[in-house]
Formats: sequence, C-alpha cells, structure tokens
Amino acid sequence: MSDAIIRLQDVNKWYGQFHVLRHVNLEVAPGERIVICGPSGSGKSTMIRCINRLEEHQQGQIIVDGTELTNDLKQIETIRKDVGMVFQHFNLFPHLTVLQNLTLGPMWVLKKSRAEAEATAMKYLERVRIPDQANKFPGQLSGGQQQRVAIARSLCMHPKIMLFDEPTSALDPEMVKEVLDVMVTLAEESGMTMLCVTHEMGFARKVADRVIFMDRGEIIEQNTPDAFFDSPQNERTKLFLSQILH
Ligand SMILES: Nc1ncnc2c1ncn2[C@@H]1O[C@H](COP(=O)(O)OP(=O)(O)OP(=O)(O)O)[C@@H](O)[C@H]1O
Repeated sequence: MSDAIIRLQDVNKWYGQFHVLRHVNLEVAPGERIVICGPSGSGKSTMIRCINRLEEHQQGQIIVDGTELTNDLKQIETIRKDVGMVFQHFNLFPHLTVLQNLTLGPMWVLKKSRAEAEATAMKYLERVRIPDQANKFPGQLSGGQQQRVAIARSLCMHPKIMLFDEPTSALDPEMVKEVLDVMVTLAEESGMTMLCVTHEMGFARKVADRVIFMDRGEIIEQNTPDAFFDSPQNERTKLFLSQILH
C-alpha cells in the first residue's frame, strides 16, 4: 500500500524483559477505519500509543503521514496535532469548563483567537450532541457526556487520524450507546482515519473496514468484519471470540 497514512514495519518494543510488541507490521490507508481487539495485555494500547509517540518503539519503523517517528521534539508536537486520541478515562481538566477544555489546544497550540476557538468548540459540541453543556464543569456531566467532550476536544485540533483506546469501557452500560452513536456518526461522516481498540463488536461490524486481532504482542489475524466474525481462521481468534461473544 504505497499511500498508507500509517505504516508500521517490523515494530518491536520491550518493557524491560517483556517483549510487548513483536514484529508488528501494519499499513493503514487514509480514511480507513480499523478496530483492534484481543485479550487483556496483548499490546493493543501500546501499539496505538506508539503511533502518537506516547510510547516509544525500540526496533522497526513507524511512519505517520510520510514522516518516520523519531525523538525529535518538534516532530512529536506535529504528530500530536495530527493524531488525536481518546482514552478510556476522559482526561478532562476538572477545574476548566467544557468550553475551556475545548479551546485550550486550539488557542495555545494552534494559536487561534479565542473567538475562533470558541466557534470551533461549539461546532464540535453540536456534533457530539451536547452544545448545552458548554459552561458546565466535567464533574457536573455524566461519564458518557464527558467522553463526548473528550471526543470533541480531539476534533477541535482537526486531526488527520483519531485513535480510540477503549473509549467506552469505563462507562456505565446505559452510556455506552450514546458514545458509540457519536463515534459511528464521526466514522460515517468525517472520512477520518480511525483506529479503535474496543470489544464493542456491534460497532466493529457497523463501521470498521478491517478488524485486527492481537495476541501476545502480535497481529494474529485481520479481515473485514463479516469475514473476521463469521469465519475466523486462527484458533486463538476463535477462542477469543467465543469468550467475548458468549
Ligand atoms: N509502562 C509499562 N511498563 C511495564 N509494562 C507495561 C507498561 N504498560 C503496559 N505494560 C504491560 O504490557 C502489556 C501490554 O499492555 P497493553 O496495555 O498494551 O495491553 P492491552 O492489550 O491494551 O490490554 P488491555 O486490554 O488490558 O488494556 C501488559 O502486560 C502490561 O502489563
């Protein structure tokens, strides 16, 4: 795939003696939507955190939007602008209002005026369906609303790529759907490249172009959602799916 927006080539990473990413190869096309699943501890978070340099790989190459990731600080700044991330825990600033959380990056990193940053923030709060919460503090919102603020905050930076690390797993069950609905709309309307670590298989079937299964630091199997769920090939994939789908 010559026009890949993300390319991992034989990527290896260790935490001390522990080989957490083993010879990972992955190419992601612009606009592609990928769901990553696998058992706890299989390296899913580590892999996506390497893509925005929250974690550093030790061997191999990671190329994002044509640039190989290194330790260059300027480059890391650019990567963080281009690659938005939504975490399991929302990581909002509790002492800032929703609007202030959303305007911080655009004003200080993108050097936008307050008026422009606020207009963008309101646009994305509409997109995540909570424009009426702009002046509240995160602690006054439900978990689902806070996660939608976190998604809007990433969008305000106009990223080329969005990474989601188990965005619904810290939410009460009744809040999961509202966040997934926002993500589905985002996937369908934005054309943005998305990588999402999740076990929400309904979401995967609905929006993913490709589902990737990781186990023990390796990509074991990948396929279109229908082929992946309906006829998994690898025994480890089958076992994993039998555990999460029943
Ligand atoms: N900073 C760290 N230092 C040492 N070990 C770590 C560190 N971060 C993660 N690990 C270990 O690396 C392994 C992979 O972690 P990672 O979070 O990438 O897995 P995961 O597949 O995302 O798991 P989960 O679904 O539980 O979040 C785990 O065994 C974890 O304990």
